[in-house]
Amino acid sequence: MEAAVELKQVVKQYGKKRVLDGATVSFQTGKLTGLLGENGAGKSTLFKLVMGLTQPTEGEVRVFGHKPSWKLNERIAYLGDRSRWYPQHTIREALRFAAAVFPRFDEKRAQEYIQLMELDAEAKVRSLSRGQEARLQLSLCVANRVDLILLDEPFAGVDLLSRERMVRLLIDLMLEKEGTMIISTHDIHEVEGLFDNVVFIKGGKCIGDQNVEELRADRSSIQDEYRRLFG
Ligand SMILES: Nc1ncnc2c1ncn2[C@@H]1O[C@H](COP(=O)(O)OP(=O)(O)OP(=O)(O)O)[C@@H](O)[C@H]1O
Repeated sequence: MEAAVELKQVVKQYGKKRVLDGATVSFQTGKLTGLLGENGAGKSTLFKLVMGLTQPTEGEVRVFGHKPSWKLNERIAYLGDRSRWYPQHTIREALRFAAAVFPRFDEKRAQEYIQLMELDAEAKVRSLSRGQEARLQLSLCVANRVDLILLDEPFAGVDLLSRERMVRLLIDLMLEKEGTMIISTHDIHEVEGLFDNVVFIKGGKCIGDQNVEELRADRSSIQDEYRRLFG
């Protein structure tokens, strides 16, 4: 099957700094892949390359076989920097707004996710705690009927119970359909059971794509691998 995302010998340089240095990797279609690496390893940069928000200095990025573009982004939902998109709105209004702006946004589904996340639809977005806001952003992102979902650190700054709720939503989502998802996170422990595959970024290179079941069959775990690579 065609890879959802492919990087071939990608170099990404900011000034003199080479963040990615010949990264070659593919992310499989229909799988949930964890993208792991230390602070500043280049995870967000990789997402931005996939979205076409920044260009590779060298090498090739392909998304479903095509060069990243605005047109292609209709097939992708991306949770990036957690900016406050709809501060003056209630959650219900934010959902309506998203439905008007994003062609593949499913408002009914989003309402279900809001309930599942135990959020009050009448609450103002401005008044939400960090964890509640993270739950809202995740609900909004995954309510898009798209082929590829990119979540850049969706659990950052979120408490344990909120994280568990978010993981539950992601598990339901993956059981429901064969979507492709890439999640970067430092909270490996909570999401260990969620990933089909893992890709590690180290020294500007991608290491992986490793199958999590195979890791387990070798009596290893994502955390063990992480320690082995970065420890
Ligand atoms: N627009 C930019 N201009 C200059 N340097 C940048 C830019 N964007 C990112 N960087 C640098 O590139 C490196 C990789 O950043 P990136 O945000 O991709 O890492 P990350 O793996 O997502 O890190 P974290 O886990 O801390 O979020 C960092 O050193 C960062 O300072």
